[in-house]
Parts: sequence; C-alpha cells; structure tokens
Amino acid sequence: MDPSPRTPGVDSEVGRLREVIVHRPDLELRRLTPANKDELLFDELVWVAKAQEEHDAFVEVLTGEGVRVRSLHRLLVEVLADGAVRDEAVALRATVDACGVELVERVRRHLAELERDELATRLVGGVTVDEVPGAREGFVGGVLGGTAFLVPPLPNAVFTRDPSAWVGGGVVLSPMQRPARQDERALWQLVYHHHPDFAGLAAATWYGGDDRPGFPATLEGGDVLVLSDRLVAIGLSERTHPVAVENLAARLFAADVVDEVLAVDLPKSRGTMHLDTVLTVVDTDAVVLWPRVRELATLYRIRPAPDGGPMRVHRESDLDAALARGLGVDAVRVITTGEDEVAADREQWDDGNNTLAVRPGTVVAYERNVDTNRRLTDAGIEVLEIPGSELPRGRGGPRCMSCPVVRDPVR
Ligand SMILES: NC(=[NH2+])NCCC[C@H](N)C(=O)O
Repeated sequence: MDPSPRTPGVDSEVGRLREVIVHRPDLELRRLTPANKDELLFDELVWVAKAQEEHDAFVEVLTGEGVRVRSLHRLLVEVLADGAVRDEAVALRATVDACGVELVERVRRHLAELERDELATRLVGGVTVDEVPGAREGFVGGVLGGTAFLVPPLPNAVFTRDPSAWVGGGVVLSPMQRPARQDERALWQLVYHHHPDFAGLAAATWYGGDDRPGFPATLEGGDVLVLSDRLVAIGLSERTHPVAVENLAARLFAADVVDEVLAVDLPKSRGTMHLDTVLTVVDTDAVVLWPRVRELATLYRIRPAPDGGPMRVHRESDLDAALARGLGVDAVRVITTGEDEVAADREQWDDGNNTLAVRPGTVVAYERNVDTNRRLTDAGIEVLEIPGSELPRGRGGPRCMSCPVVRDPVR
C-alpha cells in the first residue's frame, strides 16, 4: 500500500508540483494538413518526431524535479480495461453525426476490436474512411473520400490544461469553445469517472461535469489561474464567456472553494486566446506579464454577497494591485515579456508568458524566449529551459501542456 496517499488538489500556481497529467503528441498531429490545420487550431504543420522529442525533454525536466508525470494516454489505457468503459469511449467518439447511419456501427466495431493501447491512440488520433475496411464503398465514404475523418482527430490534446483545470480539491472540465476541441472533455471525463485514482471527483466537478456543449457559456482551462487558496483569476477571452465565469463563480462560492473570482477581460484574439498566454505566476509574489495587458484588460472583482443575495461585482483598473491581492502579498513583482515592444510581442506570441512553475521561483519555459528568460533570471527566478521549435506551432507553452493535479500548499 502507498504509505502516503496523495490528496489531489491545487491551491496555487507555484506550490511544489507533485503530480501532473500530460499528453505526448502522436497520431493526431500526423493528421494535420495545409487544408485542415487552421480549423484544427495549428498555425503550421508539425514535424511530429521532433515535437515528440521536445515533449520528452519537457517530461524529463519535470521528472528530474521529482514530479510524478502521468500520461493521458496511459490513464485512458487503464480505464479501457473495463468493457463498459470501452463501449462508452467508442460510442462517444464514433457518432452518427460524424459517420452516418450506414457506417457508424462499422466504425464502432473497428474500434472495439483494437487492443487497448491502439484504441487509446485512435480515440485521440481519429479514424479516416480508408482506415475502416469497406467504408469507401458507401455514400458517405464515397463522397468524402479516403482521407476524410469518421472520427475527428484531437491534435490539441497535447494542451492538457485546457479541457481540465484543477481549482482547490476539484476540477473544471471545459465545455470548449472551438469545435476542434470539444471532444477532449469527454475523454477526461472517462478518466476522472472511472480511474480509481480520481474516485469521488464527480462531486467536486465545479463546471462542465455533464455533457452539455455549454454554448455560449464555454470556458477553457488556460483561462483559469489559481492565484491563492481563496482567489481564482479567470480570463474573459475569445474562448471563455462571461456567463461561464458567473456560473462557475456561483458554484465555487456555494462550495466555499474561494472568496473571490477576478475576471480579466482580454482582447478577443488568437494571440491572447487564454489568460495564461499573457500572464503566469512564477513565484509567491511574482508574475511574468505581457506588459500591454495592463492597458488592454478590464478587471472585475466578483465576490459572494454576505446574505446570499446577488454576487457583488466591482470594476477595478489596477492589475498589479489586483494580482497582489490575489497572491496575498503587499506588492507583486512584475517581470515583463521581452526587451521592448517588438520583442515583447514576439515572445508573447511564442508563449514566453506561458511558464509552468514547479515550485516557488522555479519555472519551465521555452528556450526560444531569450529576452524574457533573461529577465526572469535577472529577477532571481530559476528558468528550466526546454526546446520549443515544433511544439509552439499550435500556440501553447509549458503551462498549456500540463494539467497539475497535486501541488503542495505554498504556506
Ligand atoms: N492554455 C493555452 N494557452 N492553450 C493553448 C492552446 C492552443 C491550441 N492550439 C488552441 O488553439 O486551442
């Protein structure tokens, strides 16, 4: 028996990281083509073997720090040992809407016959017409052609932060805004509902625990920053809607998880698609920030009403002050991206702000963001650099590629 049973939970961005879930990119990235990459949310095609090497280097850094790194693929393989879970998994990825009435059963049978490891690969990597024997002969397969997807791939699965974000002892499962990512949540649900390591989590699923698509109240984990055990910041981005923030805040207040939600209204653009593309916490009192956020963002402080009436909402203008309050410090140290406006914009685009803290004052960052990393180092932050030539082509850095499940408390 494990002598020290772990308690899943995340109540800061920087407490010593004990356990994290990642996904090593695989078949799903081999599906990208010039024709489909935009819809699949990649800016370029990816050299997959290189991306895997880079991801392996990321995992090695985390393991070297003593973090238990778990793979989404392995967790899926484990839950697929149960025949009923296999059926559920197959049915949720091979749907009548994606395959058509004539093919759906054939696609399901094809998946059901695969061994578990291959099935897990296909659940994320998808299935084409030509991969299902005989599928080309029917109407749908004939019209769409051999390379069309009967099960769409999920190339953004590498960004494990977005479908699943922990707040306190529970989780936010994201009804995601982009069609290309909407099936990711269901795979996480399979793991969280059926894996013994996550038993009891259903009661602490703060958002997205059902299978409603959520529109327009979508919310993505990259927008959720746990500043302290009593305050969570949430981006209002191109992906996260104010209704979602209000509904999540109500749930977090009702369950007494936090006392405040700080909503950060961001420009709605790809470059700032989530709050963690412009801001991450690097120490108990320090953040790395794309400086333009200070002028561009509008802040809303949301708190429960003392008498259980409507929530209290106040606008505020000073981001640094709000962050200091969030982190529970008198003043926040702000390290900005890049040396000047151009460098800041370039390195923000390449995820210079998207760091992952493994403990207070030590972060994982892409080596390409030379200026930002130097500024972090000058400020006394230890930067563990990882290669990032291929991985950033989907616009995501170390924080996006990680779903922390256990962090030590910071104080
Ligand atoms: N937490 C993040 N910033 N995630 C970045 C996700 C990038 C991904 N290609 C998308 O568009 O959804």
